[in-house]
Amino acid sequence: MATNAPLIMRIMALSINTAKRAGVIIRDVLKQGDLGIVDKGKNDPQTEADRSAQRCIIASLTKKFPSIKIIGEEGGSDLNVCDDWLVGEQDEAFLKQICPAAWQDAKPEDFVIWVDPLDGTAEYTQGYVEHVTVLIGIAIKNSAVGGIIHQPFYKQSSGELGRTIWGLKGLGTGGFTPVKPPAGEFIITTTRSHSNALHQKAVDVFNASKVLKVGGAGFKVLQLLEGKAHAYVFATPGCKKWDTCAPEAVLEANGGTLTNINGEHYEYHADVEHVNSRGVLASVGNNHKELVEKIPLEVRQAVGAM
Ligand SMILES: Nc1ncnc2c1ncn2[C@@H]1O[C@H](COP(=O)(O)O)[C@@H](OP(=O)(O)O)[C@H]1O
Ligand SMILES: [Mg+2]
Ligand SMILES: [Mg+2]
Ligand SMILES: [Mg+2]
Repeated sequence: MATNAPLIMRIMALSINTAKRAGVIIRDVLKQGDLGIVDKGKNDPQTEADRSAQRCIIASLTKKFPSIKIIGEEGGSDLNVCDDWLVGEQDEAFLKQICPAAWQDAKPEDFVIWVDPLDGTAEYTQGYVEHVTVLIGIAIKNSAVGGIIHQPFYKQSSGELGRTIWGLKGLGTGGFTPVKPPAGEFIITTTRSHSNALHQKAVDVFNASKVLKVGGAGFKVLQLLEGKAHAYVFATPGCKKWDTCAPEAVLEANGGTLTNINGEHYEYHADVEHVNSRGVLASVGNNHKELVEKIPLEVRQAVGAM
């Protein structure tokens, strides 16, 4: 069964276990205490956990799927990793499911895998570890189709640390229970470390009943999926394709929508520009278009020109 399953199913099943292994690395680096912080730019830290988790993920996926294009946030990594970091086992429970017909015949050259080994690095270094996620996004022919969002520091009721959420368009989601956000309120989730005046102007027009400021694209989309917020607003460039590929696929597999602030989907082919230059707008209801229209034209034009 496992080796005969369609390629998308095998990539998803290996990505689930690889994201979990990366989560262990992220917890271990924090436990050991020396984060090895390097500044990649303004408000853009990288730690030993980002570097090591990326090596683990890309080495494992490359070994099993050598002809598939993989793009990671932390650039070209040394893939000569210890056996302990090489994940070869696929998640068997995931493989038992039926592959949606649309993806059954996808070939290696149709795929790009977008890896954010640690989303929410600023929050990781500041102790907001529950905001941290590992993101593995799978694009087929330009579109975000499948995604894994692993939360290394999520405390399960059993006491176990970490949980892994997946979504595949046409199949659905797993690893959590979707909840609808409360009716009669409008709660926005947005950045806590990359705001600016223009972005704030876009948030303000919604006149939200609450604005949650949290780290990471993965964590913000989880808040939408778990009914903590109605919309994710980020009206400025800054986040990248590896931030949105997995969250977009998981959210849309559950009926939500993730686009730029003009309501257009991003493309995820291998040559696309990495920056999401027109921001992010994500929602769970069926009023995405209305939300897009609320964003003032002057903000839209200024973000487009940045
Ligand atoms: N102005 C900016 N410069 C660099 N990275 C940015 C950015 N704005 C957003 N990002 C990246 O987008 C992700 C989500 O940001 P935020 O938490 O502010 O919503 C983070 O990913 P990483 O933590 O993986 O780098 C963050 O670094
Ligand atoms: Mg980063
Ligand atoms: Mg990120
Ligand atoms: Mg990252």
